[in-house]
Amino acid sequence: MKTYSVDINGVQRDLPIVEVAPGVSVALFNMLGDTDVTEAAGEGLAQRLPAEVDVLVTPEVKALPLAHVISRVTGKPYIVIRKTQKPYMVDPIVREVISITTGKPQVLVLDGFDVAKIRGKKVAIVDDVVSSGGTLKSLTDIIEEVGGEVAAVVAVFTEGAERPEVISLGHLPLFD
Ligand SMILES: O=P(O)(O)OC[C@H]1O[C@H](OP(=O)(O)OP(=O)(O)O)[C@H](O)[C@@H]1O
Ligand SMILES: Nc1ncnc2[nH]cnc12
Repeated sequence: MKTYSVDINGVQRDLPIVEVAPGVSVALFNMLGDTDVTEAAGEGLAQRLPAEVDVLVTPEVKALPLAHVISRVTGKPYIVIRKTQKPYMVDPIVREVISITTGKPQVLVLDGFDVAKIRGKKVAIVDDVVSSGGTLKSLTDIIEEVGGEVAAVVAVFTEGAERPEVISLGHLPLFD
């Protein structure tokens, strides 16, 4: 399998290049279960997080351990936006999302219990990769709908298009 070499805040990995849609392949970055990469990425992004940020918001699932590390290092709380609506949620806010890796509609769900933790707050969106921007757009819509302000977007990698507004540790190309 072809791979693409990356350096994540001093940790090297060879990412497998996998096809996610006809004619579109990505260097797949999956931190789940990779403690060294998660710690290195979280430390690096925590150092770059603007001081004004009150709270972190992250989508499940691959970015979740990253948000945990940034929270531990900075002391700022984090909220997880789920991809399944659960019966135990109260007045959930639901938005459709399509990411490059999934290719079909999913949902992003904010539990109503967490609304008060975002309203009136300066929010940093935490993700592992920002690619098409679909996930970022839906997260931003939810945060703004409940009265939060997106003050920063942090991600380990941007992918495809340049995104100067995203605080990242690196950039991934897309592959034919
Ligand atoms: O900029 P975009 O094109 O929206 O892609 C970025 C999103 O895609 C991935 O999530 P994925 O859909 O693979 O979900 P998962 O983390 O639950 O596996 C990644 O974790 C980002 O959240
Ligand atoms: N290269 C990538 N690896 C993992 N998740 C992604 N989401 C979008 N691009 C991705």
